Amino acid sequence: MTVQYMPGFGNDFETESLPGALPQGQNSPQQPAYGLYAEQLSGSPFTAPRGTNERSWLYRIRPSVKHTGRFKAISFEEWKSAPNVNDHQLALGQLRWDPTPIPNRETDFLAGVRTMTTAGDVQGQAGMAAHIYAFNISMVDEYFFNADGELMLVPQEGGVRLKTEMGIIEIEPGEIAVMPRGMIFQVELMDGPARGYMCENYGAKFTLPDRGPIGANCLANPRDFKTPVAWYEEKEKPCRLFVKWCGQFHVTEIGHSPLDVVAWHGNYAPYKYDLSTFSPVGAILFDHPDPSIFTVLTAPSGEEGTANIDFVIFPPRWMVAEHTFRPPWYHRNIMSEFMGLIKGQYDAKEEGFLPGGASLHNMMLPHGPDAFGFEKASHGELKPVKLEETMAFMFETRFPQHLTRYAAETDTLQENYIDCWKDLKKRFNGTPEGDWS
Ligand SMILES: O=C(O)Cc1cc(O)ccc1O
Ligand SMILES: [Fe+2]
Repeated sequence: MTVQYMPGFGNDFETESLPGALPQGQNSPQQPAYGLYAEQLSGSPFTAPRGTNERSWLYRIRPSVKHTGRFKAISFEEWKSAPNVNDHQLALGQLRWDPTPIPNRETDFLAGVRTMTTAGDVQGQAGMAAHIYAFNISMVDEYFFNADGELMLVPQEGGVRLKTEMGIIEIEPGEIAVMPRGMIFQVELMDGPARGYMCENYGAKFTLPDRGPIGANCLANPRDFKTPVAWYEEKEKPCRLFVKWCGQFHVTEIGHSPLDVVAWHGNYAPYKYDLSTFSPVGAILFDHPDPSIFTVLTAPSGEEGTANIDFVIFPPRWMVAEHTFRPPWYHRNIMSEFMGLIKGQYDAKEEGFLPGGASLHNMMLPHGPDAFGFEKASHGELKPVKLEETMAFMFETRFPQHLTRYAAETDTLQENYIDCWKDLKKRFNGTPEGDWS
């Protein structure tokens, strides 16, 4: 199966998988071609300003009302939604986890989602959840949509194929995909078990950050975002559609596949992005800038510069700053920082932060380089150095992130994470030179 994409971020796309299936000149003909039903999918209120107005027109074998029957409540134990506070006994702290193991039992994507943190409130459409997924079988006759927010998948191990209403997306580690709120999809494995991270955004959609004085280029460029061409399956057999709605899961039995969109047009659609196409801009003389320079996508809140979520990456790059402590500084942050590692090493934590692992530095909790990293960077020769073969990321939110019971009690939680700062010694000795020995 070769998948095809259309380039551009938030474009008004049009695509058809049968010739003439897409009406021209109008949205809702009396009798659409091929006997298709016309249906609008709204991703914003009808009256949202043009810049944020999102909707697509879908031409499908059956209207979506035929893809739902009576719903039955079900549960996916480890997939939690905000508010989910006081769910555990663990005291406040800087936290880090080893990689989540791939399950031994047969587990599909939906069963393989483990929520690590939740923030904000799903009912108020603000905040997010940070999840880790790990699964070993494909969804076959099972489909899913999330009414609670868009889902950003960040694979760490194993590729995944996302069969959606609007086309097929394949992503490998190093790429990400975003499934809009309400999009019906199914997750297949491509090459063995899969593990990755997932950000569930309850708030306004991810968009490209403004570049300010950087100008019209660099960071994430719009043309590197890819939206799939129309694709459909005509499958007449018992299928199940799972729905997440206000934190609860429901299932409905249907007699066919809901992935039956033959043609569509509009600007509300899933997309993928290859993180290696991000063009980082950084310090070319001295000092370590704020990590916001590496924002790939931002989900705004109502308050300017105060994101519901920033998706930030730490990609391969040259370090050239002179007379500078080059890794991240020690800091405390009003935003809360959930981090993951896709591959390699992270410059603030050379040991203990592993690909597939995670860390959480919550609102106002101090953190920064471990003692080893500090020692190395405060004494290293400051010649140009390339950080290679690395890709870390951060889901940073204005809201405090509440730990789930799973995250607090799982075996992968590192008991001794804070010991990474234990050997930071006092260097103040009353002389201007300090004790840099
Ligand atoms: O804490 C972290 O490792 C993430 C981070 C990186 C950086 O370069 C500056 C600030 C920051 O929070
Ligand atoms: Fe930080």
